[in-house]
Amino acid sequence: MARIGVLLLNLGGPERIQDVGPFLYNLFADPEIIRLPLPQLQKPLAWLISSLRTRRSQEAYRSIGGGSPLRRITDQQAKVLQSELRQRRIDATTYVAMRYWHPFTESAVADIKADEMDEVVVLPLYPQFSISTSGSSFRLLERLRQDDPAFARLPLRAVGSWYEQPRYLQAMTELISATLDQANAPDKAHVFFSAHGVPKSYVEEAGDPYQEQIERCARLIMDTMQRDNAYTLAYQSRVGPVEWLQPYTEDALHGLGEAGVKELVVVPISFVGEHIETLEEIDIEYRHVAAEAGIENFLRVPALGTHPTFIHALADLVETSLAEEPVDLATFTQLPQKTKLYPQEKWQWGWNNSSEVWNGRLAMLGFLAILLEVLSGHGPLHALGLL
Ligand SMILES: C=CC1=C(C)c2cc3[nH]c(cc4nc(cc5[nH]c(cc1n2)c(C)c5CCC(=O)O)C(CCC(=O)O)=C4C)c(C)c3C=C
Ligand SMILES: [Fe+2]
Ligand SMILES: [Fe+2]
Repeated sequence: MARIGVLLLNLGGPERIQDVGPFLYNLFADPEIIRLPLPQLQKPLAWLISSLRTRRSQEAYRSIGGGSPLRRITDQQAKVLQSELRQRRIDATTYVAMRYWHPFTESAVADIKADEMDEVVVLPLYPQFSISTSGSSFRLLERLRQDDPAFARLPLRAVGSWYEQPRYLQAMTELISATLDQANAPDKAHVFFSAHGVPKSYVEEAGDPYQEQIERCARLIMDTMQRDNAYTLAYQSRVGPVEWLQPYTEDALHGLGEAGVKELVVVPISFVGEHIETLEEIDIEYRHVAAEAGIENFLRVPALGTHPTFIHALADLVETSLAEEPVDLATFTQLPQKTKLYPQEKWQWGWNNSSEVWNGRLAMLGFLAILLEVLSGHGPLHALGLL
């Protein structure tokens, strides 16, 4: 019987307060998270943004006990999934591969090789595909296969997205229904899907299917649940000054408050485990916003964790994948034709993509020059007495 390594992809989270800075640096150094015109600027900018954000992020992690529970929860999911697969007579071993913190993807791949697995099934723990989540991990795996012939030789199967999987939808409806039943008026409570946001340009310029998948996912869950409650979908966790997918969660909460909604059942829809964005952002920040908006009862649906129906869904996904042919990871990471590539290859005269990119590059260089001058205390602006 073939020995199957099931590689579970997730984002990772800082386990201790002192991990927050290096974790944020790893995240912002990823070009799938911050898409820059000049790749050389990625690391300096990652350093700058992570340094500026660390204190604020640390406060948020302190408020949930000093670190992210994501590793512990993902390890539990891996363990329970492994025993479910073995009960189904599949000789599977599960491995956790985090993108920005321990256990890193590189070390999970090293373990798969050391354990002499015959085949690999890659299963992202994100139901919907985004270039910033599953896409980033697939790209990393693609690079690791390019650099390592032994890993490249292993037949590999991968699940791109699985938000339509019937048992996943069933698990979501079980949890939502149980929470709705705790409401004072279960038939009238408003179901509020809060999805993790991404910058709008990911969808409109880079062709990220994420928004479409999230919208379909929310609709499918409501259809599966067969209850008549009204629902809203909004996007949380915006970072930085650019426009992200709308409506923003805080605006939608205010809108519902104004419309007279009194009971809300909040559903985290992009995550399958509790983490900072459920425990801090939804449970603390958005609960407060909702109260200000006049919403009297704010109930939150727990993340799936090791819910048995959900673990069955994951096992079904592995089984279905094993029945298919091995894949080339590039199938998942190729971006559509309309993608604006960064950096643009060819210079064209006039006001066009190319000039936009060069304007961006020059602005970025100017910004870095000023930053260096502020930090060092020397430079042309000081000489002119302007700084
Ligand atoms: C700046 C851009 C970011 C994009 C784009 C983004 C997309 C995205 N993220 C998740 C899931 C998670 N994000 C987590 C942490 C996290 N994400 C960002 C930024 C972006 N995410 C930051 C700065 C952080 C750190 C926390 C903070 O400072 O706010 C995590 C880990 C949470 C934990 O418990 O540690 C997850 C999981 C999804 C699903 C997604 C796009 C679809
Ligand atoms: Fe995130
Ligand atoms: Fe966040």
